[in-house]
Amino acid sequence: MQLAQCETTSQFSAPVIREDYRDAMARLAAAVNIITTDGPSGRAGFTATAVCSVTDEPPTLLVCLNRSASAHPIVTANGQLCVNTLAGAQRDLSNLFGGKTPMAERFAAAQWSVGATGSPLLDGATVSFDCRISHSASVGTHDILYCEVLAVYRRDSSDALVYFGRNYHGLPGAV
Ligand SMILES: NC(=O)C1=CN([C@@H]2O[C@H](COP(=O)(O)OP(=O)(O)OC[C@H]3O[C@@H](n4cnc5c(N)ncnc54)[C@H](O)[C@@H]3O)[C@@H](O)[C@H]2O)C=CC1
Ligand SMILES: Cc1cc2nc3c(=O)[nH]c(=O)nc-3n(C[C@H](O)[C@H](O)[C@H](O)COP(=O)(O)O)c2cc1C
Repeated sequence: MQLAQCETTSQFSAPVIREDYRDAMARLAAAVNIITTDGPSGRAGFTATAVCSVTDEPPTLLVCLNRSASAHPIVTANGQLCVNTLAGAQRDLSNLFGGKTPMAERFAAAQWSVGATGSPLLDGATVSFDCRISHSASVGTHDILYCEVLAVYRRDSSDALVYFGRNYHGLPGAV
């Protein structure tokens, strides 16, 4: 029973194994983002749901990036990135940037412009946050990248893409 598992977990009588943690995390609805970078170390991009607002003064968000991802050395060496939040019609891009596809093929599938930092801005994203990485911390397999937001680009009329229960869902309507 799922309820019984919850009670056991709350009593700390058994460690939470990776599979149970992932199953639980799959119950959190999340925005889907394509994180891009460009600079002296090259261009790269990957899909991320682990993105969160930290503070509005200075405007700062965080991105959790697996150190084994091919984008990791490029993002961290460039020291800048853009968080492009996907619209409902962009779910194919999420799979492309979340798989093992070569970088050139990922970027060829969409239209881009250039943001303040030089990072690629995704055409049609609901919002793009152009950032410089102010500092980072390592936890387990991931680096937490704290990113100061230098510029924002909003498209208020677009709908949203939500990842929930290991599936994509469209969230309609302008805000
Ligand atoms: N934070 C991350 O690094 C995330 C990585 N992914 C990657 O995409 C694949 C497909 O994901 P799902 O279809 O959601 O199935 P899944 O069962 O592998 O993951 C379920 C949930 O667990 C969390 N998660 C998965 N892998 C994680 C990781 N290495 N570190 C921290 N949290 C993690 C995420 O919230 C994810 O939505 C995953 O296996 C993983 O490789 C997906 C979501 C978040
Ligand atoms: C829906 C979804 C969400 C993801 N979220 C994250 C994330 O928040 N952080 C992360 O490091 N990887 C995340 N990933 C996995 C990366 O996108 C993936 O590791 C990367 O694109 C693969 O990189 P590589 O094949 O170039 O090494 C996610 C994948 C998907 C499909």
